[in-house]
Amino acid sequence: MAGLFRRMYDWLLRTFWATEMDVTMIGLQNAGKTSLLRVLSGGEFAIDSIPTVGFNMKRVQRGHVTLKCWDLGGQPRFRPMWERYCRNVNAIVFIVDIADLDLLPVARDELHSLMSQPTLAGIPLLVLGNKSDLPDRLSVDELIDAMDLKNVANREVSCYGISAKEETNLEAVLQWLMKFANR
Ligand SMILES: Nc1nc2c(ncn2[C@@H]2O[C@H](COP(=O)(O)OP(=O)(O)OP(=O)(O)O)[C@@H](O)[C@H]2O)c(=O)[nH]1
Ligand SMILES: [Mg+2]
Repeated sequence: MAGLFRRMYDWLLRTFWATEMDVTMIGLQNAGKTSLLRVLSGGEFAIDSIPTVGFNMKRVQRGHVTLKCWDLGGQPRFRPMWERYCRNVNAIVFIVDIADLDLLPVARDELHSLMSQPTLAGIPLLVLGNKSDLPDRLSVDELIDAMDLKNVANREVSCYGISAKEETNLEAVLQWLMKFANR
């Protein structure tokens, strides 16, 4: 009976209080953006994920909120288009491979260069350290230092460790994003 009321309540929310929000997912190639979006939208994790050419968009439905997620290619040739896809979104998600220590300085510089764009001032930023299932990866505190997040100004910033592969901490990601649905 409780389940039936829950479904009716969700249906009423979706019908009369539907909210759509835009989220852009960026980060260097191989960080796991497409893998994360695939599992968030109910798909299976794939070990042989193909690099994204340009962008990919998927909707993730949570109760009355639809998250319209833009997943951008992370190879150098696609990075110049990140700024355009981040304008006017509700939140930016920057994904980092926390087991690839060599690429961290590049990820940090790309993030800071993007965050200094006047067009993106004030947009909330969620930095995700992905691949927490792998050995020899950074902790969240080490990632905050490596990405110099204390120097990202004028916006709300959070940082979580996740694993798209093991679906670790994904609920916290959605809860954080949904706080910005109506802003
Ligand atoms: N171990 C592990 N591997 C992961 C995880 N997430 C993604 N991968 C692997 O990392 C590789 C790259 O994943 P993608 O999702 O294609 O990366 P991407 O950030 O979309 O890459 P681009 O589209 O080129 O920017 C694939 O081989 C994935 O299987 C994870 O949480 N753990
Ligand atoms: Mg991709």
